[in-house]
Amino acid sequence: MTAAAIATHPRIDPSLCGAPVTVAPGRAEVRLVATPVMAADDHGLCHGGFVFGAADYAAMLAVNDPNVVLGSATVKFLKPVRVGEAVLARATCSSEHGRKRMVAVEVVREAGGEVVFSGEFVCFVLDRHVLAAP
Ligand SMILES: CC(C)(COP(=O)(O)OP(=O)(O)OC[C@H]1O[C@@H](n2cnc3c(N)ncnc32)[C@H](O)[C@@H]1OP(=O)(O)O)[C@@H](O)C(=O)NCCC(=O)NCCSC(=O)Cc1ccccc1
Repeated sequence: MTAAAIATHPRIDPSLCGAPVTVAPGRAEVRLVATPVMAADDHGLCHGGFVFGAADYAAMLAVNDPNVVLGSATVKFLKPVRVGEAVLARATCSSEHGRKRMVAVEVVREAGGEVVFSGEFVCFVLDRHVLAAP
């Protein structure tokens, strides 16, 4: 289903962070199903960290480098996500300065397309893995 080989996050758990739908140069889409383990309360509100995780994963896939890391993010949680819903995180690289990659991410409900989250992710492409010995 994806158009480009995935070069990052080989051990990520798609049941927690979402599964890639599309990976193409400079953009990616990840689909997350909000499952009961993600519930924050008895109302079935999905914890925002999981929505953020899917958005982060989409941003990383848009950069798609084995040495990419997230530096910072500015995000808005615009609407609640309920357990049982599926959402799509769509990431697009907007600009590049040295090691920095700015990535815009929108998360929408799969049913209806309502925007539930938006964010700007600042990613860094390092010369070697962040955990590699200096
Ligand atoms: C690399 C960096 C983010 C920054 O490097 P440094 O040497 O400290 O930075 P440097 O001094 O070169 O400044 C350059 C420019 O950048 C600015 N600036 C500085 N910091 C930040 C910032 N945080 N955010 C935004 N901007 C920042 C600074 O002001 C300067 O701006 P200027 O150009 O003057 O306008 C470092 O802090 C780090 O490694 N953090 C941990 C990352 C991590 O663990 N992430 C989570 C886990 S990774 C994961 O999940 C993915 C994965 C999966 C699988 C496998 C692998 C990965």
